[in-house]
Amino acid sequence: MARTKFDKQVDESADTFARGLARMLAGRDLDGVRRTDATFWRSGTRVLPTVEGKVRRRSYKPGWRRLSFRLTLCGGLAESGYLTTRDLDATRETLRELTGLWENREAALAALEPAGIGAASVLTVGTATYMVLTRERRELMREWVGPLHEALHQPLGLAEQTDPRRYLHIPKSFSDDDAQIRIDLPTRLGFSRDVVADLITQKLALQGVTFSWHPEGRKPYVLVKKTRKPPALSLFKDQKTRDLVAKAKESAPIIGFGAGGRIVSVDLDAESPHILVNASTGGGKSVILRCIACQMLHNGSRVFVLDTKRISHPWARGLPGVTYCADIADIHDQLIALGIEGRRRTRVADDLGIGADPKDIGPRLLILFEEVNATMKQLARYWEKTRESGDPKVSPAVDALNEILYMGRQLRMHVLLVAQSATARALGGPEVREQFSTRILARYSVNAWRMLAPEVHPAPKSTKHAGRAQVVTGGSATETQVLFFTEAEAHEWASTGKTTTAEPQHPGPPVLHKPAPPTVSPPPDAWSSDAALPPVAPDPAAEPVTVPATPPADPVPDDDDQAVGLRQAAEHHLPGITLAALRFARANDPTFPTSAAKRGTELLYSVHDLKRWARNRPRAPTGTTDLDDPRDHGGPEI
Ligand SMILES: Nc1ncnc2c1ncn2[C@@H]1O[C@H](COP(=O)(O)OP(=O)(O)OP(=O)(O)O)[C@@H](O)[C@H]1O
Repeated sequence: MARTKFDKQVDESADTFARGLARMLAGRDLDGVRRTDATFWRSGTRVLPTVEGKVRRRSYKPGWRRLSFRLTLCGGLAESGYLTTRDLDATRETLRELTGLWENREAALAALEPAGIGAASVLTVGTATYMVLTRERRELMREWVGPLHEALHQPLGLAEQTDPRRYLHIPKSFSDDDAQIRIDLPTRLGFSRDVVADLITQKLALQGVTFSWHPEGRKPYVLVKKTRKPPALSLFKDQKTRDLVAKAKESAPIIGFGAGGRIVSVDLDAESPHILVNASTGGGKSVILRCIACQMLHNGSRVFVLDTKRISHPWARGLPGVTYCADIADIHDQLIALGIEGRRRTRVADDLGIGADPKDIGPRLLILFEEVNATMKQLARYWEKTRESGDPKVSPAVDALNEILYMGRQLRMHVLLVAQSATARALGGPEVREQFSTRILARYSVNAWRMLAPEVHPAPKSTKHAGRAQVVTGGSATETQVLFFTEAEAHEWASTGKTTTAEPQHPGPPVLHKPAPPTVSPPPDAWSSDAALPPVAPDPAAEPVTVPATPPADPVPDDDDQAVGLRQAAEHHLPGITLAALRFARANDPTFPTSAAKRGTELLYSVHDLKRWARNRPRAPTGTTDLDDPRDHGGPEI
């Protein structure tokens, strides 16, 4: 008997149904397309070569897992259907309620509104938390895993749609010393090991790694491990290290040690007169500065610490050869004085001519400029507050800093600038950043690297290893374990050796808020590396410098040039500091000013020196320059 059209349709439907059921039970894609090499028992690692378009994550799952999911889903649906038919009254009631809600939809919506707002808030908070928690993983995928997959899938003979996470097992902290990267390889092994190894090294910006290949078995793979790495810790207290530090040149202090214990240092005379240190908080900025500054002090340099945070370098306070400025007015004055000194040195260098001993210019000066982002803002605000009509808009202190940065290495003036984020804006322009041919980066983001070391591409992955930094100079980056001096070691090392005899008792900037008497530059031969920095005063021959008036530290106008006893200072000039505190400081604080005169047995001190000392103390900010003085804004708002 001939088969009717209907019979054929029934046969086809039965056939389709049977095939669909078989695929469902086998845990395969229901459309029958095999997309990955997953089997019933094993999850897939790659997309099959003929497949086109996006491959969903479920296609990599082993068949048994997909089957269990499908059975659970069907079971759930069947259960709900059964309950609905069994309890017809309840179903009818639910439908009636829904109809009622529809008829009074305005009221229902009003009632639901608070719940909706609550749900939206929970969703927003949840999304934000999720974004924060997965930030590192997303960055890993975007910056490292994705690009490596793009480079590697072809040489390995994998389809482009293959999910990189299936075969690239890269931990979040893959640049750590003990990290291990595993890459699953195709079973056919028809690829060049050299090409694959080269691509992995380049795309992950790895240094000093070795590859161990495991081609055997069903799951071949390669392991990548770091074998040539800097020491895990490098401490000054180790005798060998101490000996190396003692041998280092004044112009090339040791920064740390690289792979194989190689010394990493930067020659300030030959390579880079200024250094930029960029790290997020806790990244070791203070340790780097301490390391460089104490070595230079040991070799006779003078150091100016410009530290609005006040407590970044307690080891340096009171040391001979160190000028510690914590108050913004003093930082401002000091920068201007250093700018003037730079110009003086330029003239001296000019007079000395070619072939002169660079030491004749004067002792090496190192300026530690802490937290540039905050300090630059404070300098600008301070200038805004103090400048008078006719003064230039840009702070002369910022101008002086730029001037120093542009001066040549021959002048022996070096800036060690610290930033949490050394954006061009924070430094006063991209060209200013270019003056730092050496940049030390630690705990940096990919963006920070792109901004500060674009010549080294791709950026090596930052590590959280304490004291680990990348020293970038001359177009290459060297992974370095920064040499660690404790505060006490730095203090001890800085105060021994060829320490400068420079004005230990008067480490502050010159008094610039009044026109200083012109001084004549000393003859060039007056300088030696042991000589102190001269009192810097505006040179009549130099271009005029606009010097702001430092606002009085207390409301009562008084004569800062007079010499007073401690009791009078406590009662009339230093509000908030008791006589006992002053006596204690005189006995214990090495930065306390020296007496200027004597009245009977009583020692007298310059009010200016006392005020300056009070402003720059680590904690009690008596007399500190207040950039938000409420008097300027018509009093505080209550
Ligand atoms: N080279 C190093 N060797 C060993 N430990 C280090 C090293 N550098 C930094 N550390 C550790 O990291 C800590 C933080 O370092 P440091 O105070 O220099 O960071 P920072 O960037 O100045 O922090 P902040 O921004 O909070 O001032 C140190 O107390 C020390 O424990």
